[in-house]
Amino acid sequence: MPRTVYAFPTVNDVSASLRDFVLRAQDEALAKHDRFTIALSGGSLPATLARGLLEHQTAFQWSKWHVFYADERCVPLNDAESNHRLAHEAFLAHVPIPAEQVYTINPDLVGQPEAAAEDYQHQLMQAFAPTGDDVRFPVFDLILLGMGPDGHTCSLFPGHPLVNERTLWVSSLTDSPKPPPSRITLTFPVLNHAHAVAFVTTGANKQDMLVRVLDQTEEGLPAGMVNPTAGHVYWFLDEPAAAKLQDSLIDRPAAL
Ligand SMILES: O=C1O[C@H](COP(=O)(O)O)[C@@H](O)[C@H](O)[C@H]1O
Repeated sequence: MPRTVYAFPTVNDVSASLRDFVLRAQDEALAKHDRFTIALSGGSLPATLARGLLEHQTAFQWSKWHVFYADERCVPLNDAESNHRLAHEAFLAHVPIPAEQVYTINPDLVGQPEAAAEDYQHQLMQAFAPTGDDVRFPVFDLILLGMGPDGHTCSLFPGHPLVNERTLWVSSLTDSPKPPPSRITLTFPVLNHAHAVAFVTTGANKQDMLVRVLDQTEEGLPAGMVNPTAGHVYWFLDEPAAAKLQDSLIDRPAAL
């Protein structure tokens, strides 16, 4: 699996490079199939992404974007814990992506996580296999992920049975170690069928886990289990996050 690790002095530099990277991913996708499918995480990602995107909004073909969530908390869409609310406030509200191309958790099902996951999988199927094509797993143009200090990504937590899901596109859990407990999440087969996955990881509290994940000797760390079979994994780090990594692990951003 090809992997590229970039480390930038500050979060602002991460935002600027991420913007160029997303623009390139958008252009490559539009050259292939006239739409850009992207999945977003919550946590710190939307703010880091928005800072770059909103500065150069006109470069993007927003009408072609189809935005999904890599994971979502089972809460109302306007709840402070909602990943959609974070992304909406950070940048979706400020760009002209057609509302029907932003795929949210069904707000009527937030009290029933399993049904919410099933419904979200159905939304994905309609977007990726609209004519009932035999699509085993969707192929996202780009999935943007975060990583928690415990090595979780999406809502896939170390030691949780969901890390072993091999069939479903979207799963639910009601025992997330990080609140809120009820969530839905894309599964590893979906992450690992993506054309490109980029982790955006900033802050000194991620240093130790980054060493463990990027070293690739330890099994069972969800962030380290993202290995797209025909895709590429990128890491966008700031210096505080990258501080304990060996220099040899870090690639030159000029390659972007
Ligand atoms: O709970 C979650 O946490 C992860 C990591 O968040 P971060 O704030 O440490 O970047 C996030 O990627 C995920 O979407 C979210 O639900």
